[in-house]
Amino acid sequence: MTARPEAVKGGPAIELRGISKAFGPVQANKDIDLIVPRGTIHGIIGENGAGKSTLMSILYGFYRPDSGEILIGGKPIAIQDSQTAIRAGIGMVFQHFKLVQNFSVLENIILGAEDGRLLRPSLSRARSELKRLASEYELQVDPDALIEDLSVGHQQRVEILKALYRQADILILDEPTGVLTPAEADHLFRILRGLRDEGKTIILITHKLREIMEITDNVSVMRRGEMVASVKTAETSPTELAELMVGRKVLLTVDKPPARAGAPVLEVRGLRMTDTDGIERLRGIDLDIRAGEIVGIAGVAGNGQTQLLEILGGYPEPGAKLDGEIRLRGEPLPLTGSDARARRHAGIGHVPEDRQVEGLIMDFAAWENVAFGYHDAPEFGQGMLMDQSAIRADAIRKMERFDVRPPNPELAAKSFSGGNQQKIVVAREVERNPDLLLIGQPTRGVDIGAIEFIHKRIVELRDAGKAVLLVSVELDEILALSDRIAVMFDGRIMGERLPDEATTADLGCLMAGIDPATTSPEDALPPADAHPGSHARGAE
Ligand SMILES: Nc1ncnc2c1ncn2[C@@H]1O[C@H](COP(=O)(O)OP(=O)(O)OP(=O)(O)O)[C@@H](O)[C@H]1O
Repeated sequence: MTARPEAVKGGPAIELRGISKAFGPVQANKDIDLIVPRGTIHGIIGENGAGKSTLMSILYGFYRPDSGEILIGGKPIAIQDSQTAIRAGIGMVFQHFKLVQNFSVLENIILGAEDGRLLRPSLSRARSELKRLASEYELQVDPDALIEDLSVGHQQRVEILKALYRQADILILDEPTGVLTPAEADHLFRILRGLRDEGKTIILITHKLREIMEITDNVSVMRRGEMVASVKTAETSPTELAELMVGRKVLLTVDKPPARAGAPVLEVRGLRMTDTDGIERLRGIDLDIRAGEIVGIAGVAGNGQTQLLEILGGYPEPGAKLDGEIRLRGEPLPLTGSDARARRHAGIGHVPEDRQVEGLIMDFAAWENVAFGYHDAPEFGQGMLMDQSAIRADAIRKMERFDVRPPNPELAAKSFSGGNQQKIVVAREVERNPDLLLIGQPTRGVDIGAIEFIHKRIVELRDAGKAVLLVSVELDEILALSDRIAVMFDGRIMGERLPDEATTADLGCLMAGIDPATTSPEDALPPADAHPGSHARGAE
């Protein structure tokens, strides 16, 4: 049953009628109806694999629906490809940006815009148009900067500018805040509100119910390929939305007993790292993690957390200069060279921050990815005697436990939705009960039901006496899970706090490189337009 929201402002900008789409046996979208009134922000939520990205990809011309009809501004339209969608005034900002890394901002903006709407513009006209848009929408970015030199937040600005340059009236954003700092997310929301107020229509896919409640006018809920409800945001609540999505009650907080920390599992002393560009990414890290505790590293992305996780996981950037000491259960670990496999066998599990680059081999089957790095574990036999069916059975069990959907171990990793890919990596590392779990952005792109499960498993590991190092840009996640919080800024640990005594403001200051303990209250307050992201050393 689909309740349709009344138009909050104006008639429908988008109307989808009976859209269906299958990928082989998987029915990704089933008979979907959706109305998005003009001049509104419309949230789309649903569990991983519910069909949100597929539906938006149909609207943007990436996929053709098997059946159904699309109306834009009340007129039926056959969206054959993205060029048709762009001509119909639709812009899309993907989770993984579609920018050419070694091109400038300006080149990226005009790339592909030379169709009928905007005849090949002169570079100087394009430059002044870009300047106008950037200042009108508070999306300042250097037109001559190369994309590869921009932080993730600024790359996203370029994507939005690109859509505006192409005169988009409808903007679709797929999990736009997953890679942003809290300040960048606030800025983005200000921009989106501004766009809405001037009559543009925005569709926002997100797993964060806080964002839905804060910024949307209406919200539609998808479950297992179907549209199960569309409601006005003001008339619903996070609890109701969570239930609609998952079909059961979901715990929105983490329930955990006090930690009983034991002997140190990981000891890091004076760890320094200089990358191949000569930039010092880690400037002397001292850190202990004991058995039975979760230490959370808070910080704006790009302040050394990635390098710390990579070094501890055994694959530092090739050619980087390392110095310092790392001990696992009192034994020194070699600093140089890549020995990720040896570390896994020594009891270090590692969920890297970027699942697509470091966590998975996208063309390999799910079961191979679940075994990845552990296929030579003693229980699976050795060499010619390697027991493939045991590896497969083990993978299937882990996929079932983490509710990976669809539960088909033969599918390539790339065929799973983003959140399900993440579940595959987390299942692989957590289910081996490592003595030390290194876990980066564990719930990025993951739905609330799966977040609840992943958080529970992390706490169970801790309660079984394991040590956990959690890196997350989500302060809520750090506060909910950590027994101790260390804040990283510019390659250093700025300070440590216990979660009970930490306030968001206090942590925010440390994340911006200000220590409230040594700064007077006025000095400690970041200026109103402070942008912790600007301290970050770029996209990682
Ligand atoms: N190109 C593809 N080939 C095969 N199956 C696909 C493909 N794209 C999506 N699917 C399947 O379609 C279903 C819906 O996926 P979709 O990416 O739309 O979900 P989603 O709601 O966006 O999930 P998430 O929140 O995890 O991003 C999933 O079961 C997915 O495995």
